[in-house]
Order: sequence, then structure tokens, then C-alpha cells
Amino acid sequence: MSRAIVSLNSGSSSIKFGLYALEPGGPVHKAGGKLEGIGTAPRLMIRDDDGTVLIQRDWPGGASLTHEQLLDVLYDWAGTHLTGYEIAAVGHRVVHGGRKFRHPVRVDAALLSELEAFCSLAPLHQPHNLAAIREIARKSPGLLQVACFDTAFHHDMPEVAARMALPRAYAERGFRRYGFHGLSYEYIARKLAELDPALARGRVIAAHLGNGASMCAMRESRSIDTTMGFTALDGLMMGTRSGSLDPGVIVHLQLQEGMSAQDVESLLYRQSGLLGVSGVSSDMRALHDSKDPHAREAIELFVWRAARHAGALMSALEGLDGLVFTAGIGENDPRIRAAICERLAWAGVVLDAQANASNAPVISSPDSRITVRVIPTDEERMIALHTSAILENREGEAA
Ligand SMILES: Nc1ncnc2c1ncn2[C@@H]1O[C@H](COP(=O)(O)OP(=O)(O)O)[C@@H](O)[C@H]1O
Ligand SMILES: CC(=O)OP(=O)(O)O
Ligand SMILES: [Mg+2]
Repeated sequence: MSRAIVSLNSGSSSIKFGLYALEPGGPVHKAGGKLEGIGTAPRLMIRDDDGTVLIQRDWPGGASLTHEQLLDVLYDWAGTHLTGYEIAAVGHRVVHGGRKFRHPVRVDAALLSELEAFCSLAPLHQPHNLAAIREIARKSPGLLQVACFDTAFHHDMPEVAARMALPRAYAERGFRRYGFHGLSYEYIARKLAELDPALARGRVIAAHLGNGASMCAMRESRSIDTTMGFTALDGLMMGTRSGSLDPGVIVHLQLQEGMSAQDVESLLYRQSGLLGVSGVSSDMRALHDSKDPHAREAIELFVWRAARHAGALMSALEGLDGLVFTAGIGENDPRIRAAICERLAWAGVVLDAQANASNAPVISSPDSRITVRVIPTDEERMIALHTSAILENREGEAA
């Protein structure tokens, strides 16, 4: 029986997971998959390392199925199909680690209650992240679980990028810009350093455009600013989240329209973004397929906002050498990439239409001043690397 670790990545609309055998050179991917469309029409697909489909299942009317119920389906599948592996640890993406956690840590009861405090700061993620940890602890007590934080990559952002313009006492209480999608950016930073070391040392914007969307300004592979802030609501327009919004809107809705805080939360996290503006869907594919003019307007706004935020990050970086697209939309949607890049032509971005249409690794034309790349992200692999490092340390200490 080989030893292995499982990575679990609960996003706002998906649960992605990977099985990694622990081999002497590090974790080796053996199987993985995703449960996507949570909240709309869930579908599950698991493949082994050759790409062979191990299970495929759809719940067309399953909009009300929760992350927890779907995790149970995964758990049952794993129980009957992963019998050749001894699972030594489970690593999780935990979206919010606050000010304290700059590295992955082993989960215990005290940590769980500490992380609970961040649920209101990431209502679409943190409760699911912690529920998965609890459920696994209940089913497999004693199994090592590791929390890998989305905020950690941005932990050492310059103070000026992290500060909010609130009275100082608020900063001391933790009101600051934390940034998210850190596991994805950490993976992109490493991958870019392998693919194009000179570019990785330069000024790079990574655009993680998925259901949640953000951008990170990197210099020397480190985050120097990012579009998400105190919560994963700030910055770009997203599937169901508004992104940056005049804070006066919230004050007005509560004071003048008598809206409750819960209703505002639901409005900004669940009913806005692509879904709210289009009235059609939170899924970019559905918007492309729709003939509704509101769907087109939603796409237009998404692109406008993305280019505008990229412009702001160029200012933070004092220029730009590279732009990297990643995540669901960033990796798969040539039309959105082209539209964003067209709005950045002034900065020297020129795409190669054919390379872009085929999601090639480099999609800029040879005469583009800025190199534009598509790098498929792999948060699960980052989780596996962090988890195996903690496992090794622990076993080293015990030996
Ligand atoms: N081929 C595609 N074309 C356009 N958009 C896509 C495509 N594939 C996925 N997407 C978009 O990516 C989103 C999911 O991105 P992903 O990064 O997997 O999400 P999550 O934030 O849940 O991790 C979908 O909601 C959809 O809008
Ligand atoms: C932080 C965040 O928005 O994550 P996701 O893209 O998985 O929703
Ligand atoms: Mg995601």
C-alpha cells in the first residue's frame, strides 16, 4: 500500500481535490478532479493520472446541494476506490488566515476555533473550508490535517498596500488588506520562475479570473499589491460578487432603505457580479451563449473593471513586463483575454490572435512589449507540497 496525501480546495462554486503519492522526490499526482457548479448544476469528474475518467456524475436539478453534502459523495467514492493508498494527511485550502498565519499549519481544535472568527470575512469560503476539516476529523480522528492559507502569500505586502484609510486604531484591530488566491499566486510565481526566470524577476501581474477573481502585482515573485482586501469581495467584478464598490452604497442601503446587514451581505456576495448585472448567470460560458443584451453588458463591465484594476497595479509596479492569465476564465476564455488585452494596448500589450485562440502558453505576439502568458493554476499541488513538508517535519521530529 503506498502512502499518499489528499488536497482539498473548496472554492465558492467548486471543490477541487487531488491524490498525491508520497514518493522520495516529493508528492506525485495520481488522481484528481472537481465537483463544480455548486449552487447551480453540480457535476463531478475524477480522472486518474493518464486522464482516464474514473467517475463522472451530474446533478442537473441539484442547485440546493451543499458543499457538505457533495463532500460526502467524494468521501464515499474515496472510501471504495482509494483502497490501495494509506492516506497520511489531508491538506486544505483555508481562505482566511488573518494577520497571524504566514505559513501552513497543522490543524487542531484551538486553531479551528481561531479560524472560525474569520467566517464572516469570507462567508462563501471559510465555513466550507472549516466544515470539511471538521467532517474529516469526525470520520478519521487522528488523521493529520493541514491548513494552507490563501492570505499567506500576501502576508509581507508593503505596509502601504495593506493599509486602509481608516483611523489608526482600526488597523491595530486587524482592519487591513489581506489579499486572497495566495496558493494560486504562489504556484504561478514558481511556475513562471521555471518557464521564464527573467520575466519572473520582473514586474508581473497575475490575473486569477475564476468564479472568484483577483489580480496580484508581483515583483521578484513576491506580492507587492493585490486587488482583494480585507475580504474576498474587493477588487474585480466576479461571478456573484460586486468587487470594489463605493462604500457609500452600503451606508445608503442600510440607513435609507432599511436593509439589514445580512441582506447587504447576500446582495454583495451572492446576487451581484456577472449574475446580478446580466440577470442570466454567474458563469461566463452561459453569458457568451446568451443573446440577452444584459449578458453582453455584464461581460463589458467585467472587462472594463479588469483592465482598470490592471492599470492600478501597473502603477504599483511602476510599469509592467508580464501578464499571466489563470483560473477558469483566465485559462479557457480567449475572448475575455483578448478584450482585456485590447484595453491594455496603450501599455504595450499585443496579442497573437492564433496563440490566444488556442490557449497557448505564450499568447503575446513577438513584437509585444509585454509578455502575456496562460498558466493553468494548481492550488491542489501547492497544498500537497505544503502538507507533505509538514508531514515530513513532524515525522522527522518524532524519529
Ligand atoms: N471554457 C470557459 N470559458 C469561459 N469561462 C469559463 C470556461 N471554463 C470555466 N469558465 C469560468 O470559470 C469559472 C470557474 O472558475 P474556477 O477558477 O474553476 O472557479 P472557483 O472560483 O470556483 O475555483 C466558471 O464559473 C466559468 O465562469
Ligand atoms: C478567494 C476566492 O475568491 O476564491 P474562489 O476563487 O475559489 O472563489
Ligand atoms: Mg478558485
